[in-house]
Amino acid sequence: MQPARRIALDVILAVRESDAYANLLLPVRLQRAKLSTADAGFATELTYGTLRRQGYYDAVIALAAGRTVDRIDAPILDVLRLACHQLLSMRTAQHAAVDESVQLAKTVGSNSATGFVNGVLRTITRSTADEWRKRVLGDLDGDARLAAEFSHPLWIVRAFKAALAAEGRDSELENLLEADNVAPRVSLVALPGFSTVEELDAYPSPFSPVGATLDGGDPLQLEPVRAGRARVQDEGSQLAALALSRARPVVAGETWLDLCAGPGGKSALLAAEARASGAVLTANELVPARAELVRKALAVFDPAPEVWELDGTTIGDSHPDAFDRILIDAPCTGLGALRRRPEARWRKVPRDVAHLSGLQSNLLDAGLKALKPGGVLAYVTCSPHLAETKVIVEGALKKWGAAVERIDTPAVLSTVTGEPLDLGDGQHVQLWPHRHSTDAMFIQLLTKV
Ligand SMILES: C[S@@+](CC[C@H](N)C(=O)[O-])C[C@H]1O[C@@H](n2cnc3c(N)ncnc32)[C@H](O)[C@@H]1O
Repeated sequence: MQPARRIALDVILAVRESDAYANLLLPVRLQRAKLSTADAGFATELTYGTLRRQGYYDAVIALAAGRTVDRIDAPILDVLRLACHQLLSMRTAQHAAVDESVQLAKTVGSNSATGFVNGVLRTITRSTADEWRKRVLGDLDGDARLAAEFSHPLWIVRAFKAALAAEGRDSELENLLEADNVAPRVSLVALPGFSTVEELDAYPSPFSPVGATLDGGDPLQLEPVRAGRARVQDEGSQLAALALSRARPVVAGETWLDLCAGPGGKSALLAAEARASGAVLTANELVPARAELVRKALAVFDPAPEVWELDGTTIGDSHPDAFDRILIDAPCTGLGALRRRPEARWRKVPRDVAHLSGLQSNLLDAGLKALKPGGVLAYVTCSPHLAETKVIVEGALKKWGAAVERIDTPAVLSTVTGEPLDLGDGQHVQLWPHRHSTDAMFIQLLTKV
C-alpha cells in the first residue's frame, strides 16, 4: 500500500474521530514518514482535496451505493471519499485508486465492507467525472446547486451570498466558492527590523509592503522563518495589523493592546511595528495554551512584550481609557479562511455564528471602554459573515452614539498597500480570496471621540 494514501486516510480519520486539524497533523505525519517531495505532494492533495470536496463526493457515493451516506460505516465512507477524489478530481490510474482503496478498506473494516467498497468504486469508474457531475446536480438550482457543485454547506453559501450582495458583488459568488477549493500559496511576513522581503527569496506580495509569496517548498526550511524573524502569515492578516499600526503617525510611548492574540501572528507584526516607532505592545489571550504560543511568537523580541491571560470582555473595567491602539481580532467562525482549513466548512454550524456574535459584541464594547479618547481600535474577523462584521460594528456605533466614530479604513489601507485594493463603498475593508488572494478578512477602524 502506498504510504501517501495511508497517511491521507489516517489524517482524515483523525479529523473526523478526534477533531484534528488537517493543516497541523498532516505536516507532522509527512515529516515522520520522510516521503519524497512528489509523494508528500500527492498525500497533501489527497488529504486536502478529499476534505474540501467531501460534500460533493458524498452525493456521488450515495448515488453509486444506492443508499444515503449515513448508512455507511464512517471509516469505510472515509476510504470511499478518498477514492472519489482520485477517480473524479485527480489523474490517478483507475486500477491503482480502486485496488489501493480496497486494501485500505481491509485495514478499517470487515470483509463484507471490502466487497462493498470494491462494488461502489467499480460503479463510479463506469461513468466519467462529467457524467457524475450531471447526475449529482440533476435538477438542483440556485444556492442548492452551488452548494453541491462547489461542495459547501448551504448555509455558508447563503452567508457568502448575503455578504457579497451587501457590496453589490452578487455575481461573484461562484468565483468565491471556487477560490475556497484551491490551496493558497504560502504567504510570509518579513518582520520589520528583523528581516526583509528580499532576504526571503520569494515574490513580493502585491499588497502588503512586508509580505512575500513562496512559489513552493517548505517555509520552515528558510532560516529567517526558523529564527522567528519571518513568519507564515496570510497577506490579509498582515494588512489588518498594518491598518492599525499605520492608521496615523505613532507618538513614542504609545500603549498598544492586542486583545485576542493567540497564536500570536498579528502580535508579532504589531510588536515589530511598535518597536520601530517607540510604542509599547501588550498582548492578551484568554486560553493559556494559546497564550504560550503568543509568547513563543514574541520570543524574538528583547524585551518581549508582556502577555496577559485575561478574559478580554473584562478589559474595559480593569483598564478603562488605557490604550492608544487596540486590535480586536475577534474569535469568529473563520469562514474567510476555508481555503486554508480544508475540513472547517463541515465543522461549523449556524448556531456558532449566534454564539460568537454575542462574544464579539462584548469584546468590542470592552475594547472601546479600554481605548483612550482619541485612540484607534481595529475590529477584525477572518469571516465575511455579516452577523460577525457589519452587524457587530453597527451595534457598537448605535450603543456608543457620538462617542465612537468610524475611520475611513480603505483610505488608511490605500496608504499602506503597494497596489490599489479595489474595495467597495463604505468605511470598512472586506478582503476576498477570489479578488485579493487573501483570506476574507474584515477590518473596521474606529476612534473614540
Ligand atoms: C481569531 S483568533 C486571534 C488570532 C491572532 N490575532 C493571530 O493573528 O494569530 C481569536 C483568539 O481569541 C481568543 N479568545 C476567545 N475568547 C476570548 C476572550 N474572551 N478574551 C480574550 N481572548 C479570547 C481565542 O482563544 C483565539 O486565540
